[in-house]
This record gives sequence, structure tokens and C-alpha cells, in this order.
Amino acid sequence: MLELININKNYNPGSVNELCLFKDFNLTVKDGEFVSVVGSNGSGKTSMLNIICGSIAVDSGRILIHGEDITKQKDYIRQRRIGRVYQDPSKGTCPSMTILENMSIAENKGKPYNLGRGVNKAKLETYREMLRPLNLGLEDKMGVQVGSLSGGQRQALALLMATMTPIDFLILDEHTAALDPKTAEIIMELTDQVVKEKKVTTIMVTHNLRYAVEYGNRLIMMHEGKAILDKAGEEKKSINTEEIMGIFNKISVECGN
Ligand SMILES: Nc1ncnc2c1ncn2[C@@H]1O[C@H](COP(=O)(O)OP(=O)(O)OP(=O)(O)O)[C@@H](O)[C@H]1O
Repeated sequence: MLELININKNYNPGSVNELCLFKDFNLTVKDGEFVSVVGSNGSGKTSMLNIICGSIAVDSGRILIHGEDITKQKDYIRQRRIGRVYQDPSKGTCPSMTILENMSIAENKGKPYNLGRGVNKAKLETYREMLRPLNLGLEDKMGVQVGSLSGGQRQALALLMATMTPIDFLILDEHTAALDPKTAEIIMELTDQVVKEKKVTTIMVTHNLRYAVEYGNRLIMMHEGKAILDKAGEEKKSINTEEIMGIFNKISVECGN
């Protein structure tokens, strides 16, 4: 279980650009939940993910994973149990390295290996077997630089790499936003498959309201640092895209956006 308890976060305190984003923000994510998070630009979605991953510090409040307080834990320590896929695939993969090197690094996440020891040619066949079900032909490109792959191939690889080691949480930060509609569908199907297979607790930020409705078992809408809508289980199943779009538009109008 992940718990964000009374989180407070001010950006640029004391300056004209001061922004009080989170004020006593609370969120609990139960094990096995697949939470879709939607919300307008600037509502705090990525900041929330960054707080969970430790890329930004909170001013006050506590972050617990399975009851353990990780608020002060460094981000690189947290990464051992969190897999993250970004909108920009170059953040989740190393473009100048080959698929083999990238997968080796992903498999050795958290281990004290340098790259020389980390690149594991003995694992070549294992990696190929992991890539084959993606149906993207990546298993025949082990020596190819990741930067030369298509966006979809890279996001599929990033997803696989994020879940190669045992993790408690998978964090998806608009991971289909830079893909064409057809490729985005493929990556969403793959995401759903991976989440179900690995039974990993997942938080997915997306601007695609249909994906938020169709995938996952909980839907949260953020607005100005608050979760203004939170539907899970049967309630979530009964929501349709038009309804969510209606709520989204109503808020935008009220805020003059
Ligand atoms: N490091 C930072 N320093 C100062 N302000 C920040 C920082 N990160 C985010 N913000 C501000 O906090 C607010 C929330 O940003 P955040 O990126 O979390 O929103 P978001 O919901 O993910 O938006 P988007 O949908 O555009 O990605 C914005 O007003 C943003 O400008």
C-alpha cells in the first residue's frame, strides 16, 4: 500500500512565483490497484508522481510504502521498488546504447555492477524471449541502438525494462502521449497485459480520458492539487468517457480556462 499523508508542497516559496500546489493532500493506493489519473495542465499530476518517486521533496507530510516511512529516502533508493515510464522514451531508456545494454542495465537495477559487468550476453536468449511477445521484432535487434527505434518500440521496451526487476509500483507518466493513435493503442494493450501479468500496483497519468475510463480499476481527477473525483471498483466501471469529459469541461469553464 502507498500512502501520501497530509502532503504540503509550495514551489518557489517567498518569491512572486510562489505556488502552493498541495495543501494537506492525502492519497492511499491499495496493493493491486491500477489507478488512472487525469486532470488539466498544471493540476499537479506529475508533481504527485515526482513526490512518490522522490524526485521532488515535500515541505511536510509523510509518504509510506507498506507502512514504511520513505519520506526522507533518496530517489535512487526508492527506484529499486518503483518502475517509471515517461512520456519521453529517452528518459526511460538510454538512446545511445543497444537493446542488449539497456536490458542488462534494467535487469541490474539497484545492483552494484558497472556496465562492463552488467552487460550480460549470456542473457541474450532470455531477453529475446521477453521481447518476442511484444510482436515488434525487437528480438532481432539486440545490437541496435535504442535511439534508432520507433517511438512505439522504445515505449514498449521502456515498459518492459521498468518491470524487469520485482517492483512494488509502476508509474506511467503520460507514456502514450507522444505516440500516434494506433501505436498508443498497442502500448496501452501491452500496459494492461504487463500490469495484469505482474500484478503490479500502477498509477497512470494520462490526458486520454478514454484510456482512463477503459483501463484500470480506479480513476482520479486532479484539479489545483486536489483529487476532486475518485472512483473505484463498480463506481469506476459505470463511468463513461462522456461523463468524465463533462466533469472536465465544467471545471475548466468554472476556472475560466
Ligand atoms: N519544479 C518546479 N518548480 C516550480 N514549479 C513547478 C515545478 N514543477 C511543477 N511546477 C508547477 O506546479 C504546477 C503543477 O505542475 P505539474 O507538472 O505537476 O502539473 P500536471 O498536472 O502534471 O500538468 P501537465 O498536464 O501539464 O503535465 C504547475 O503550475 C507547474 O508550473
